[in-house]
Amino acid sequence: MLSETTPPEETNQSTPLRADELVKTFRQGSNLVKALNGVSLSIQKGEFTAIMGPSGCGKSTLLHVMAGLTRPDSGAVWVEGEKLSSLSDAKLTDFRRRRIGLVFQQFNLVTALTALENVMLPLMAEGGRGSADAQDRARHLLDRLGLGDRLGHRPDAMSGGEQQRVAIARALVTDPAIILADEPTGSLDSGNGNAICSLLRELNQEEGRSIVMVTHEPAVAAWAGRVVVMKDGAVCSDWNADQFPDAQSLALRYQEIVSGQAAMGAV
Ligand SMILES: Nc1ncnc2c1ncn2[C@@H]1O[C@H](COP(=O)(O)OP(=O)(O)OP(=O)(O)O)[C@@H](O)[C@H]1O
Repeated sequence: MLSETTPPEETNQSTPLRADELVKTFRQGSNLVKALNGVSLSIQKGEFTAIMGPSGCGKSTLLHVMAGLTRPDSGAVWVEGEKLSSLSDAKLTDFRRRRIGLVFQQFNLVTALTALENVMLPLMAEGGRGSADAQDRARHLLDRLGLGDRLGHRPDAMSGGEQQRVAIARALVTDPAIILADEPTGSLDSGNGNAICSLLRELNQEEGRSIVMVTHEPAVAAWAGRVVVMKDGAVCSDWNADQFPDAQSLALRYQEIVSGQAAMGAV
């Protein structure tokens, strides 16, 4: 049993994220649905992790709890050694804005703002940074992600793939401890989806970004270095992606696990 105040031994500022024994139950009419049933997960610095599992297994709930968007019934999340449940709502919002980069399936850009303004947003809430500084940083990131010629475009004048790249730039602009992405390719065709996966892998391999990505597609998960499989609100497998020669073998193994044809936890 963990102490209320002391983080687990290996949870410190160099561990981007650690989740311990998360439980989350939702009420649906007269039924209680246990979306998370004791999930523990430790993300090391520079890891690109995919969380995979069938619809309703709790992937999004886990990502939202790890991001501090949803409070768990019990268990705890530490980001860089900071225990999210110890923070007030206001402090948690500020901490999330600075230290956690969020990417969503629907991009969640502000439609009235340009690409540049969307990326600058998280910095504008920060008293210490002048807007010229924020603009330089946002411009540099958009350039880096191949959108140097889209700075003044509003979201509705960009393709889905471009909008997701703007959302990734916005997630990176505060130089967060970790990027949490919920089905980042879910609204894209396969070409744009592959381009986003390739970009995430590049950010991981070239800049050492720590990334957790939820997906229900084995072909998307195969871009990550580590693949965690969930079933019925629990982690049932945790794989190093290198053990699979290709995405098809990963997909096959995944099907065996979720259809119950393999022993739980087996690799
Ligand atoms: N706000 C909510 N209120 C009630 N039930 C919820 C809520 N959010 C999630 N659930 C339930 O919790 C379970 C886990 O949902 P969750 O969205 O985390 O699964 P998922 O694996 O991300 O599914 P999908 O791949 O379909 O998005 C499901 O049974 C879902 O219906």
